[in-house]
Amino acid sequence: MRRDSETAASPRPRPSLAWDEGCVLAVDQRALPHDYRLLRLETVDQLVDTITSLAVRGAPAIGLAGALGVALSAHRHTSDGRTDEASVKADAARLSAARPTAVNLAWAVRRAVGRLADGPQAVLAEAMTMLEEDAAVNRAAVVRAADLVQSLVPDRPVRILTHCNTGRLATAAVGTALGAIIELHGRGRVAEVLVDETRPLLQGARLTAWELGEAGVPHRLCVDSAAAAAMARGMVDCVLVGADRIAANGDVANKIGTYGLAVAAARHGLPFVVVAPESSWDRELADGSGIVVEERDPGEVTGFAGASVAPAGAAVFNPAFDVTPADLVTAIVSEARVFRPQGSPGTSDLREVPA
Ligand SMILES: CSC[C@H]1O[C@H](OP(=O)(O)O)[C@H](O)[C@@H]1O
Repeated sequence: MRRDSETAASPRPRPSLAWDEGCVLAVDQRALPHDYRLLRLETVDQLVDTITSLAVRGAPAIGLAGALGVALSAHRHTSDGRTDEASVKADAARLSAARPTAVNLAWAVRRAVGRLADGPQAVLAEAMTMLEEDAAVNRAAVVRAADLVQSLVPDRPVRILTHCNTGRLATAAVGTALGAIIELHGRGRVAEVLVDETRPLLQGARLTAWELGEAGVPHRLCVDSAAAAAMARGMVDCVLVGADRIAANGDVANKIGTYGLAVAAARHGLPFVVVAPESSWDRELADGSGIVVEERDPGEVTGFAGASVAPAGAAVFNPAFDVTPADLVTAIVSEARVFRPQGSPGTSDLREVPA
């Protein structure tokens, strides 16, 4: 695995993932914001590690990485025009199992494997189609979400609170909730973004603050536990977040801490809006009780960047996600629609956004 470094001081907007001469190129999100580093991934093992270590992260991005991983495997297991499909399917199973919560990973891997019979080039073509679709779909969702937020706060620029990272790094190129924030900024409709640092891996502090700085969007970083106080002080007009998996009734799995934001938003009568493509819905799940929540390494909580912050051997509870019940969600916005769960807050005065 080769790393090509650039300084974060001269980052150039680039897709978070690409295929290059039989390898997968990926921005190493662990190195940001201080080092803009491209990983050149040559094996499925490297790709699995990249997903499990969150070098590549974000529900849509890990799905695309999984699909490119299947293409990598199909090329590696093809010789003299014959593909060892059993070996590719074994690799696909490892890619799918790399992280359990985001629906995108298993779905994208399945879709890439579906083209295996037509050979490695067809698998790669399917993965590249998914990359293009992701950009187009999220672009439409971002515009629809910006329209909705503007209809919720029609008279002035909006003060938004967001959690984790849902920008172009987390997708093929456009982002979801953060894409909508950048779209609103382009319309002159953002007063300020409060960015939750998002413990324990600090996707907000490291990635969202970096993306908003690149885009010139006014923002302030806050510790996760300051979010409810900011709402209580009247500093927030709307909460905007992404999703990893959405059950058929609108229950939303997202980064740990999202549920607390929804409770606080409901307490303060603030819109709580989720932005996610239709592919983030899991319609086979009636509600969120069936969503598998990834538990991660205790070391992520007991230390950071090599510095220990807890007593040796301290027991840890480290779920990577939580599930927000639909009745706390004002709206879920995709490329196709604005979904308003039954009984959710603020829906009575939620003006329908033109299709
Ligand atoms: C558009 S990214 C969606 C989602 O994925 C993130 O999780 P992670 O950083 O663990 O991959 C976070 O929950 C985002 O909201």
